[in-house]
Amino acid sequence: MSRESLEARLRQIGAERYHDKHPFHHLLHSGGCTPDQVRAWVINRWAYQAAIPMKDAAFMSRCTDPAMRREWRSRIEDHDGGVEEGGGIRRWLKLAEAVGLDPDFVASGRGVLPATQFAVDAYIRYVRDMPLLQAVASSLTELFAPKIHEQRIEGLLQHYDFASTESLSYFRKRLTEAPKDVAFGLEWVLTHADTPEKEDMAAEALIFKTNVLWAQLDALHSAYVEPGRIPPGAWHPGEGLA
Ligand SMILES: O=C(O)c1cc(C(=O)O)c2c(n1)C(=O)C(=O)c1cc(C(=O)O)[nH]c1-2
Repeated sequence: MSRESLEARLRQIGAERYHDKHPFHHLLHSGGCTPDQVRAWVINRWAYQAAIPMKDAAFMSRCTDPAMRREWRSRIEDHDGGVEEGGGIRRWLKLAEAVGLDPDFVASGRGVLPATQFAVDAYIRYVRDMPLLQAVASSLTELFAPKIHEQRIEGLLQHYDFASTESLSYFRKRLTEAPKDVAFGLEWVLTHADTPEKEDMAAEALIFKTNVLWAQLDALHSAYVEPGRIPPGAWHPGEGLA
């Protein structure tokens, strides 16, 4: 398979399986979420945010090539930032505040849905344990993220009072961060997936990752939209407010 056809195969996986197809995504972006459903999303998505730099650190711990580590380390810096200015994690907590949550409550990780925690933990383990090709390929959902971030900025600004340039700064910043990361990751995968078996491995990794994202929105939808069955220990409306 040529590089072009492998890239097309990976993009097709996104077209069919990325979480922009999930009903919760449409509900959120079209203004259909109640304030508590938005809060539930912010609390649960925190678990993903918190896991990303940990999985990138797990990835880097496996890289023997300093050039690869040099490329990868900006991902951790993007999320953790410096002491003064912070990074994506701090910007996420701005969003938490804007929707009326106590940022310390959100940062504590309390109330996260069990399925969400399982999914993000699985992502960290996958990147730590699987062949490097699959660890890199699993990050390629970011090929599809800028589109969803643009839709989110536009949809939230249009429909919700809490949305502002400041509260949505997380997503705006990702519009420039993600393409830089994914350009490197895609090039690396297209170069290193040089046998049919490795092409299949890359595709499987991307499917695994779309499942990590999909499972999180399924859990959210089931707990807070339909049928509204909140698992034991998960966040209940009214908790963790500022
Ligand atoms: O809002 C989203 O839908 C979304 C999706 C993804 C993704 O595709 O995994 C990421 C992000 N956001 C994101 O903000 C982010 O920093 C990020 C890092 C990664 C990764 O796998 O390394 N994915 C994503």
